[in-house]
Amino acid sequence: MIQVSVVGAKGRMGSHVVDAVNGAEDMQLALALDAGDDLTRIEPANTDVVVEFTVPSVSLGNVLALIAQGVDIVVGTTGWTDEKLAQVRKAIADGPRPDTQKVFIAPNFAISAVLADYFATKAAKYFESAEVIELHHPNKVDAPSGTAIHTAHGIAEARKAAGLGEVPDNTETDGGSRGQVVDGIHVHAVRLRGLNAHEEVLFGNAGEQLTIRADSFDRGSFMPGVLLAVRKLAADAPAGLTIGLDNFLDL
Ligand SMILES: NC(=O)c1ccc[n+]([C@@H]2O[C@H](COP(=O)([O-])OP(=O)(O)OC[C@H]3O[C@@H](n4cnc5c(N)ncnc54)[C@H](O)[C@@H]3O)[C@@H](O)[C@H]2O)c1
Ligand SMILES: O=C(O)C1=N[C@H](C(=O)O)CCC1
Repeated sequence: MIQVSVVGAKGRMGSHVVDAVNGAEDMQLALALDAGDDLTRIEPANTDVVVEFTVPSVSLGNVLALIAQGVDIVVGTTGWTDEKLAQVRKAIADGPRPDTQKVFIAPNFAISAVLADYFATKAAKYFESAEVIELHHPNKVDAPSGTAIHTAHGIAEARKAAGLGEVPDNTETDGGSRGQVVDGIHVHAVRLRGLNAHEEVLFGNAGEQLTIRADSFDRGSFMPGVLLAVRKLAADAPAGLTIGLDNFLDL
């Protein structure tokens, strides 16, 4: 049995993770903690893998505290920058299990979103123009979504590797309508009651367009990916920091 603790257990995602762990035959829920709870209660004696879904402003602190506790960690919270990721790598190196501890961070656990992201990186070098539109429920605290930032970075990397220049854009007046520019890619965020989590990647050439779209209609769509990550960490995932569920799929 894999002993799993959940941090952010009362949240929209955390409560789904608690239910998913309780429904998994090979897992047992150890601790379900939320804001104000003492994370040092989580330790290797009671927990193999912790799942962390909180808010971007606290997630780094939680992850550093959990690394110090010596447990393996699956993180779904967004808001990760290169600087924050460097702090995680350093904490693992300086922590209690530098050669064996595993930390896994994924901006999106839905298979549709992971594949959309992957297909976008494959398509990127063939198109002159690329833009990302993400659409989410209005309770989301961050914009643009972690997934859209990840997608934009992937497109930008693929464009650079193929020797493509900047996307064409002759805009002279912009009050913000052109979105946030992430690595040279314009990213637009829609917040609308009724939505859950959605992303469209638009690619354009003269006379043609490719649209790649992923829709998560329900938070249950993230759970197979979360459970896959827990199982991989409890088994053969590499030590250190791994980013993205694509690492655990046969792509
Ligand atoms: N990776 C994915 O597939 C995926 C999917 C959906 C959402 N998310 C991300 O997950 C995060 C959580 O989303 P949500 O909709 O569940 O948010 P939410 O606001 O519903 O839940 C956050 C929970 O964290 C708790 N919390 C706050 N501070 C805490 C602390 N210091 N210690 C422990 N718990 C604390 C809150 O009390 C709350 O219960 C967001 O960053 C969101 O973007 C990721
Ligand atoms: O509902 C959210 O919040 C989501 N956050 C992630 C993101 O920012 O990419 C994944 C999709 C849902």
